[in-house]
Amino acid sequence: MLEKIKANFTESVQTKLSAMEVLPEAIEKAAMMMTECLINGNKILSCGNGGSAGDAQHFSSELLNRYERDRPSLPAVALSTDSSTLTSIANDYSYDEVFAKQVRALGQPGDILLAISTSGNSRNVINAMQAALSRDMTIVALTGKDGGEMAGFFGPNDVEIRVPSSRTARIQEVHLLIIHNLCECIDDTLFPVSEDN
Ligand SMILES: O=C(CO)[C@@H](O)[C@H](O)[C@H](O)[C@H](O)COP(=O)(O)O
Ligand SMILES: [Zn+2]
Repeated sequence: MLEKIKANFTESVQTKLSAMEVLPEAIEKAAMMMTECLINGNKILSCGNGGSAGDAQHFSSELLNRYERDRPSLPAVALSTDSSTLTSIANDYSYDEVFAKQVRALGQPGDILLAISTSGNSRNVINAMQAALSRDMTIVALTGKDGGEMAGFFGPNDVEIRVPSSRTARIQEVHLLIIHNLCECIDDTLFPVSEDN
């Protein structure tokens, strides 16, 4: 068991090092998009399933409350949190619609959808992306593996950040690092620390 645990640490570190080679430009572009969205008075919706639902909520809480330093609240909504809405949409329509219906209700032109799926194949996330496009929103997607069905979906204004790994757990570990990078870049641009501090 100890060997397995150590191998998982090694694999996680190596996945992060591989990601560092290929992802910084896409992360920077996504951070700039998000910063501009927030400056314009727009908001960021986020969604995903399982661990990625947790990541969507992790991101929105760091915008709504704080990341590392005190600053004004920023507008973000995780679409995986309202159990009454989620269960009623799944019950009355389909689980595939749980995020898309919320995007159609809440999304405004200029808003961003943060779509998170390690496989790129979650139907409800893909449907949320379609709904976002119908609302003139842009998309930042965190994916992995071969990008799945989501890979064929992006327009020139969207950003896919695809982690170079085929293991869901390792991909999720890098997704969290990406989310923290996005938060830090947004904060540094919107609320730069004065040199006097
Ligand atoms: O957290 C994990 C595995 O680490 C699982 O809960 C995982 O998120 C779920 O199986 C998801 O349904 C996978 O969805 P996706 O990443 O392929 O979109
Ligand atoms: Zn965090």
